[in-house]
Amino acid sequence: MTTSQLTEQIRLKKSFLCIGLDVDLTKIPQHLLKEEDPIFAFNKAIIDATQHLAVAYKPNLAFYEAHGIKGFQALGKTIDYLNENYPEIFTIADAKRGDIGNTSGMYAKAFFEDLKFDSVTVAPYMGKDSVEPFLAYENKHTILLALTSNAGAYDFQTQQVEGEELYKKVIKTSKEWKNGQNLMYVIGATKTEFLQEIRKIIPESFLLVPGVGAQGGNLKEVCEFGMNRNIGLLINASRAVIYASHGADFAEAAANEAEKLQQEMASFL
Ligand SMILES: O=c1ccn([C@@H]2O[C@H](COP(=O)(O)O)[C@@H](O)[C@H]2O)c(=O)[nH]1
Repeated sequence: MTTSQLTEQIRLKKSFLCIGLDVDLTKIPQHLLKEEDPIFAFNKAIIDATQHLAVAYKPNLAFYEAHGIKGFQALGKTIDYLNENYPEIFTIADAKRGDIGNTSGMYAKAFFEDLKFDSVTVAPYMGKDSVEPFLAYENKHTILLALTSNAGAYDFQTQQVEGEELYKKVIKTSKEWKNGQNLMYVIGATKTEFLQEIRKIIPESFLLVPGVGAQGGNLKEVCEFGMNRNIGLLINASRAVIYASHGADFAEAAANEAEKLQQEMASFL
């Protein structure tokens, strides 16, 4: 999917909501545990109930890898279900990968060719040759961790390196890499005070902004300081949406939470 197709969807749905599919078997309604594939059954119900309110879904790989082969099968079924039934929806593999070039090439092949995700999150720490294999894919997007939502972001990302914060160096350096137009950046919703500075460096790039809901990030401030002329934002909420209810009404409750976020987003468009 191209970024202009993504912006088109955002304008159509009046939403830049990304729903995180972080499935925890201890939190899903207990009746689903009787299903042959409880993770996929949960995801399918959440997707069907919320697809008109969201433009993206983001399964975090940890929640699937934790279940070995069964988890990986559930992930495969989830991405196939999205691609077959809702091809207009942008998909993000939140995998935070990155390794020496030939290994990154295999990660890129796995997420873009085999699983057919539109994008994957990648850590910048190993530098240019670890990221370029992802960037080589046309109309696929590499979402680089820049300034993350967690408290540990201050341990390294905001530290000064040669006169500027490390996260700024990551953004400035990476945008010059070959196929840098395929980059998006992760900026935590808990770090809105940095957004104006970030927009000066990358006015046009899409930002994936996790941290709204359970982590207390501020949606209004993200919109005020992070939005650009093409919207340029995907705001993620995982637990706040998918675990709105632990009962039989879980999908309906998720849709209600998603609608609240969508309505707030619509007010900024
Ligand atoms: O900086 C980051 C990068 C990734 N995440 C991931 O996003 C979701 C957030 O889940 P919530 O339940 O909405 O808090 C989760 O998959 C994280 O691993 C992040 O939170 N911050």
